[in-house]
Amino acid sequence: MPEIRAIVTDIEGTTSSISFVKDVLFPYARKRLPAFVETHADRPELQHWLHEAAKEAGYIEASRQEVIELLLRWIAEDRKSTALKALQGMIWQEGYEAGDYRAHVYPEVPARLRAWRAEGLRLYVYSSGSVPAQQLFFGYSEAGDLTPLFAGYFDTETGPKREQASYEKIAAAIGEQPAHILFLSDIVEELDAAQAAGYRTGWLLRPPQALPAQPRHPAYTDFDAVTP
Ligand SMILES: CSCCC(=O)C(=O)COP(=O)(O)O
Ligand SMILES: [Mg+2]
Repeated sequence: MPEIRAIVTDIEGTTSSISFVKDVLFPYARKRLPAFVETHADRPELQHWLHEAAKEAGYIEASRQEVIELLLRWIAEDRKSTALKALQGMIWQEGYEAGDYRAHVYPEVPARLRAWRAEGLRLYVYSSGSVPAQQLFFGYSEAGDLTPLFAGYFDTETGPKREQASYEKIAAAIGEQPAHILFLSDIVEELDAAQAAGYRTGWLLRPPQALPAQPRHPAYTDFDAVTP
């Protein structure tokens, strides 16, 4: 078995609870999005992502209010839109900086990440959340600033998480053969795509989920059980 030299991890459901994202972050963005768009309408970055969202929806011409309503629908649907994720990240920044919340990480995760770093493994994040949102997430985690542990971050600007090509691009970007990379996720379709690209895979099934008798990927209840 080729040695593992790098680990790429998902966030929601893997390092951190689904509940924190769905019950804290998403409602925060939903509540503040209309006022945020109005208040920051002159920011070029905001204008860019509003335009990208409208384009993704196939709108030829749309008012600001129509795009706001579109984005609120997408939050409710948990749509993994790159534009929505970029805008959510901009809103979440205010919440992190105001101390309204800190990002959840499962209790064993920080020490296990540190142990893997001490063993010489390079650590990366691949999440549907935008790269700035990922950096905020680990920068303002319940366990403090975990960003020094990570060598890089990838989001859906690299490609969708259920497509093999995205994992091929990440392997090329980090300069490692896929066989030497372990991808950790809670979503089996993401693991299938990483495996098709030649990665080793680890399926996080956090309690109360049960480990299947014959899982499609090596399955673990937590990071301490993962043996790269
Ligand atoms: C980066 S924090 C917010 C996470 C998020 O918006 C999301 O959709 C989570 O997706 P993941 O790919 O980490 O399961
Ligand atoms: Mg996930």
